[in-house]
Parts: sequence; C-alpha cells; structure tokens
Amino acid sequence: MKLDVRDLIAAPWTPMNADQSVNYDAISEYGKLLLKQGVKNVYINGTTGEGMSLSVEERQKCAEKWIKTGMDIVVTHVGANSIADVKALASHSEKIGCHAIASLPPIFYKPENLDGLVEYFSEISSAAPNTPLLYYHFVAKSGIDFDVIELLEKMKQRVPTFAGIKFTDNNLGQVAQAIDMFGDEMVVGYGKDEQLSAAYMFGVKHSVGSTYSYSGMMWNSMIAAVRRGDLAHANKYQRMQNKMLHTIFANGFNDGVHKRLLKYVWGFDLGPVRCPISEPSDQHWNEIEKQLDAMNYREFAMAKF
Ligand SMILES: CC(=O)N[C@@H]([C@@H](O)[C@H](O)[C@H](O)CO)[C@@H](O)CC(=O)C(=O)O
Repeated sequence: MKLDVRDLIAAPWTPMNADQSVNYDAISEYGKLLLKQGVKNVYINGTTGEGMSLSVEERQKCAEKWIKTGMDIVVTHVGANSIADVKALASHSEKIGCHAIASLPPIFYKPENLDGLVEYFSEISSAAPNTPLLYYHFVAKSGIDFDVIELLEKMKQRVPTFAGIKFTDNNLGQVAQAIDMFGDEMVVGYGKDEQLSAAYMFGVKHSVGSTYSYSGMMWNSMIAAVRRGDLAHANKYQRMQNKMLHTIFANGFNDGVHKRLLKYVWGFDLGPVRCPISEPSDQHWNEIEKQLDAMNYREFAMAKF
C-alpha cells in the first residue's frame, strides 16, 4: 500500500498540564506553530510523544485533535504491549482518517523470529485494512534487530497494508540499501536528526524528528540545500543542530529536557513529561539555557533561512 509523504514529519511532544494529564486544547495551537515553520506532517504518540506512557483513550483523543489541525499527513504510532490495544488504536486511526499508522515491534513479549513479527503486523493490518502501515525500526529501544532487508521483503509479501519503514537507527548503509531495493514501492523514512543531512544525501524522501517542532524552517532549508548540491550550507545547519543536541543531552538523552525547547525557542509551554521520564533539576536546566543563549540558538532556530 502506497503512502505519499515528503520532507519533514514532526514527532510532536504531547502537551501536558502540571498534573501530567494531557492538555488536549494545546494541540491546535501546536499545529499552527508547526505550519508556521513549514512543517506540514506529524507522527504522533511515538517516542517523543510519550505514546507508550499514554492510555489508549488518551492516544485516541490526541489523534482526534491532531486530525483537526490541518496537517497534510497525520501518522499515528499505535505500538503498545497488548495487541488488543494496538488493534483498538489502529482501527480508531482508520475510523478518524489518519493517513497512516506505524508500530514498534512488541517489546515485552518479543517475537521469537521474523515470521512471528510479520504475523504480528498482519494482525495490526487486519484492524485497519485501508490504512498504510509502517514498521517503526528502533533497535536501541525495542531490542528487535532482525535483518531489515529480509523484514521488508516478508512484510511486503504477507502484510497487505504494509507501506514502509521508519529508521530510527545509525545504519545509513542499510537505509541506502532499503531505498535501492524497495524505494519504488514503499516509503523509507529516517529518524535520527543527528545525521539527517546525510540521510537526505543518501536519497531519503522524508524524515521523522523531534527537533522539527522548534527548528522546522532550518531543516527545510537544509533539505533544499542538499537537493541543490550545496553540501557546505547543509552541513553548517547540521553541525549547529548537533551542537545544540550535544548541549542539551550532555548528561544523556532526556525528553524531560528536550520537551522544554519549544518554550525556549517559541515561548510555547508544553508542560511536564509524564513519569517515569524525569524532569531536569533547576540547576541543570539553567546551565543548558546559558549554553543555548551563548550559541544564539533561539535566533538560529527562528531565523527565516
Ligand atoms: C528516539 C527519538 O526520540 N527519535 C526521534 C529523533 O528526532 C530524536 O529525538 C533526535 O534525533 C534527537 O536525538 C525521532 O526519530 C522521532 C521518533 O521516532 C519518535 O518520536 O517516535
């Protein structure tokens, strides 16, 4: 099944109130802020969106709100530990008109082999028979590391709605091979912002990223630079983004820190993360802010390139 999507797909955080309940009313404003930056697609309830920390009902209500934001493409992540929850999320996504669904592999009771994973995805597909289904490849989190080329071949043969893969992984050689072998019949998306310019140089047509929520204009400019062969320009933006990411993640990857960047850059307060993700200490956050100020990051992220 084909999915026609290009360029940036933001993986938005889930806005929350001080008590960590979901702030659904903030989603329409969030959508406007993305569109203002030229970001026209979203991948919701994923890792960045804390989807695995939300209930089925919360994820369904978020999807209903995102569908109304006027995005070109809304992809909903439906991965969960219970296939009953996955299928409820998948069928709801189809019912409300989401353009595609994606799923992590099951990460608690893991499939014993690739055939087991393909069977699991056939189950998901049966719950949303008219909606393109993507495989969310994230070995660092899922621990599932089957051969990707064999996985794509078997999914294509046995899962009627299978539409492609989202790589959140550092193996760009495998991304290139997937594009060469399957790029004409399925989407091969990329999800590591730290190597995004290289992925587009390798021929990726779209990508999913958390940083697009606050620096979408810069990333759109980077993609345009790669496509016109201006690799120095693309590299300059990539290096600035990576300097920022290394700054905020100096103490390790943490969405408790990262979720604050939308307020830091655009003044849009998304609220706290939900436990078990931790919030940074005041001292830690103040130190990060000082370093972001020193590199003029806010001006960089808001610039019209
Ligand atoms: C694990 C993770 O958060 N991956 C992000 C990246 O955009 C990531 O935040 C970025 O590269 C910074 O490390 C994306 O791939 C988005 C994503 O896959 C998701 O939120 O589900």
